[in-house]
Amino acid sequence: MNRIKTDICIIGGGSGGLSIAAGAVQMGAKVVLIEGGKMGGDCLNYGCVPSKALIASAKQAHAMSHGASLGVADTAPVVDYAAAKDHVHDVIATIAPNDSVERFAGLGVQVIEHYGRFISETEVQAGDTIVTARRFVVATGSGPLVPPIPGLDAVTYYTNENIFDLREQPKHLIIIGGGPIGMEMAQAHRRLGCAVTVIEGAKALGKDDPELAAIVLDNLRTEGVNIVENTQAEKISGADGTVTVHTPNGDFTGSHLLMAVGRKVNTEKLDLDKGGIAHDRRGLKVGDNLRSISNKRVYAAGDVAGGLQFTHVAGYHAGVLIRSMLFGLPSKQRTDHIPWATYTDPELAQVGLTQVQAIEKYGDRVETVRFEFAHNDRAIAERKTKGLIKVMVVKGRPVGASIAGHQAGELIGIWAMAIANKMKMSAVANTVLPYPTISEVNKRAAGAYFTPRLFENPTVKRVVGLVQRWLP
Ligand SMILES: Cc1cc2nc3c(=O)[nH]c(=O)nc-3n(C[C@H](O)[C@H](O)[C@H](O)COP(=O)(O)OP(=O)(O)OC[C@H]3O[C@@H](n4cnc5c(N)ncnc54)[C@H](O)[C@@H]3O)c2cc1C
Ligand SMILES: NC(=O)c1ccc[n+]([C@@H]2O[C@H](COP(=O)([O-])OP(=O)(O)OC[C@H]3O[C@@H](n4cnc5c(N)ncnc54)[C@H](O)[C@@H]3O)[C@@H](O)[C@H]2O)c1
Repeated sequence: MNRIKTDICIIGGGSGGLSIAAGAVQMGAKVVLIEGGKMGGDCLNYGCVPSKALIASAKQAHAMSHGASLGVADTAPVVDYAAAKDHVHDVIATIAPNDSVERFAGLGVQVIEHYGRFISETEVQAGDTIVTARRFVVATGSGPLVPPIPGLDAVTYYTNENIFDLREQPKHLIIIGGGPIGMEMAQAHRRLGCAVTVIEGAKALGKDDPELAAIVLDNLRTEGVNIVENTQAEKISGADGTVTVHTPNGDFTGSHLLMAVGRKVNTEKLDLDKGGIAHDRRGLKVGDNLRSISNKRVYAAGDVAGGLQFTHVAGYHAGVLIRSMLFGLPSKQRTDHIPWATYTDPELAQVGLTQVQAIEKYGDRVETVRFEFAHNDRAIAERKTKGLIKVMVVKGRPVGASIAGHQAGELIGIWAMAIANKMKMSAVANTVLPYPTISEVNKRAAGAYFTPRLFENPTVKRVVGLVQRWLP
C-alpha cells in the first residue's frame, strides 16, 4: 500500500474538483486529485457539453426548414443522427485536454485514477494508495436518478450517461421528466426529426416562472413536441423495439425511452460514515462555508454540496473553498445571485427570486417590471420575438430577474452582476448599449422601472414647467 501526505485531497475530477485543484496547486498547495471515472465529470462527458453540442446540430436543422420568413426558401434538412453524435464527441474531445490528467499532472497535481473512499476521518483510500490530508474536498457530483418504476428494468432505457452514445435515430423518443434535461433533449430530438413525447408528473420546467416557462413550452408544442403534464409514469412495458409508458392518463408508446427525472448524488462509493461525515440524500451536510458539519477537515463542492446543481455553481464553490482552505479566511457561499439557463429555443433564464418568491419574501414592496421581446428591434429583424423579461425590484434594487427569449442565457448576466454587487436599477438604465441588440431588452426593463417615476409624475412635470419658464 502506498501512502501519501498532502495539503488538499480532492475526490472527484469534474467541474468543482478540477477548479479547486487548478487554483490550489497554482497558489502553492500540495494537491492530490482522485477521479474514478472520466476527467471532466458530468459536464464535459455526459452533461452540459454534449447537450449543447446536440442542440447546436438541432438548431442548424431547424434553421434550414424555417428560412422562408427571412426570404430563404425552406428546405427539408437531411439529418444524419449518427454524424450529429460524431459532432458531439468531437466537441467533447476538443475540450477534454483542458480537463485531462496530463494537464493537471503538468500543473503539479498528483492524480490518482481510482474511486476513493474514506477509511477513517483523516484518510481516503484509492486503489492501493492511502491519502492523508489536512483538508479533503468531496466533489463527486451526481448521476441520473432512476426511480423504481415497475417494468423499467425489463426494457432498454437511456439516461444522460448513454443517450449521447446512441447512434441509431429514435423514431419516437419518449422522455420521462420535463425538467431542463428533458426539455432540452426533447426539442433537440424533435428538430433532428424524431417524434417526441415528454411525460411530466407535475409542471414541465416547474422550477422556473410559470408565465415564462409557458412561452418556452408553447414554442416546443408548436414545433411538435408532445408535452403531457400532471401525468406520472407508473409502469413501463416493452416489446419488439417499442416501449410503453403506462400512466393514469393513458399509455404512451415510442421506440426509445430517456429517463430525465432528476439527480442522485454520488456518495455511495465514499464510505462517508467511516469518515464521520454527515450526509443525506441531497449530499453532504455542510454549512454556508461548505464545510462538513461533522468532520471539520472535509468540505463539499458542486452537486454533492446539497444545493443548486450547475457547473457554474461548482466553479463558484471552488472560489469559496480556496479562500478558506488556502488562506484560512472566513468564506461563505451565497445563493441569491446564482443564475441558471435552460438552452431550449427560446432560452429560459433566472437569477435571484422569481416573481412569486419575491412577493412571498417582500410582499407589496416588490415592483415587477416587464418588457416584451416583440418590442425589441433586433428581435423583430431576426424574427425572434417570442419572449419576455421580468425584473423584480425592491427599493430600487433588483432582487430577481426572469427571462424567456432569444439568448436569455446571455442576457441574464447583467442581472446576475447587478444582484451580486447589489447594484441599483439606475446602473442598468444608465448604461448605453449598442443599437440594435437583443441586450437592449435589459435596458428597457430597467427603463420601465423609471417610466412612471419620470413620465407619469406630476412633480416632475411641475418642475420641468418652472425650469422652462426661467431658462433663457
Ligand atoms: C444532461 C445535462 C446537462 C447539463 N447542462 C448543464 C448546463 O448547460 N449548464 C450547467 O451549468 N450545468 C449543466 N448540467 C449540470 C452540471 O453537469 C453539473 O452541475 C456539474 O457537472 C457538477 O459538477 P461537479 O463537480 O459537482 O460533479 P461532476 O462534474 O459530475 O464531477 C464529479 C466527478 O466525481 C467522480 N467521482 C464520483 N465518485 C467518486 C469517488 N468515490 N472517487 C473518485 N471520483 C469519484 C465522477 O466520476 C465525476 O467525474 C447538466 C447536467 C446534465 C446531466
Ligand atoms: N441548462 C442547464 O443548466 C441544465 C440542463 C440540464 C440539467 N441541468 C441540471 O441537472 C438537474 C437535473 O435535471 P433534470 O431535468 O433531470 O431534473 P429535474 O429535477 O429538474 O426535473 C425532473 C422532472 O421529472 C419529473 N418526474 C419525476 N418523476 C416522474 C415520473 N415518475 N413521471 C413523470 N415525471 C416525473 C419531475 O416532476 C420533474 O419536473 C437540473 O436541475 C439542473 O441542475 C442543468
